[in-house]
Amino acid sequence: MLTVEPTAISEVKVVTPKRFGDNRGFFVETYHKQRFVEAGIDMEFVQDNHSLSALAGTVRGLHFQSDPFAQAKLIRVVRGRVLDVAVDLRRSSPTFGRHVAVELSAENGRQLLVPVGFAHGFCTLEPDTEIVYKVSAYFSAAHDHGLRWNDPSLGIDWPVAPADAILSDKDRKQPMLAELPIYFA
Ligand SMILES: Cc1cn([C@H]2C[C@H](O)[C@@H](COP(=O)(O)OP(=O)(O)O[C@H]3O[C@@H](C)C(=O)[C@@H](O)[C@H]3O)O2)c(=O)[nH]c1=O
Repeated sequence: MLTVEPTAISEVKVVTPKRFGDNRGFFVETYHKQRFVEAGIDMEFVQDNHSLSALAGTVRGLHFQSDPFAQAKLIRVVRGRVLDVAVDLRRSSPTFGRHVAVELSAENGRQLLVPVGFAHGFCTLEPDTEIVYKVSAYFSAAHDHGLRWNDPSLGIDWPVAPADAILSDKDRKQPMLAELPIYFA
């Protein structure tokens, strides 16, 4: 009923629940706790978020929350397309500073599981793109942090040039990886 594929960073997974198509369209169980647990995805999600980005080339991120509000995220697209990115911030990880980038779309129905210890962000590839995601800890402004989306040391091949990206004021000024304190051992 769902497939789970590891990515280049094995803890980051692509989850694709089965769609049942018929003459009306499709039906899909986008989250089923028992099936996710059986597939090794065992976290409690406590908040659902939904964002709309009006223009293609909108970049949100890279964001993460620190303990005790660190969040795992399960992200999917319900309209449009994004390049979704997770950056490993776990200092003792062999993949610290490395990232995974996956295209998620309303059409492909893929979900990205981003564990605790990663920064997350995305770039919209179409106008009016909406993403919906579950998080495993409540939002806390005091624990909300960012990393500069186009820090050259991350080597992310974003599908938009820096001069054309649509960003929040906050995300324009996020720190570089080298400036971040250790949030995740
Ligand atoms: C994320 C979040 C924001 N807010 C508020 C704060 C602010 O006034 C407004 C917009 O917040 P932001 O600019 O941080 O929204 P946005 O840039 O969409 O933030 C999101 O980006 C992606 C990449 C993520 O991974 C998410 O976890 C989250 O950080 O919404 C909440 O009330 N609850 C929440 O959970």
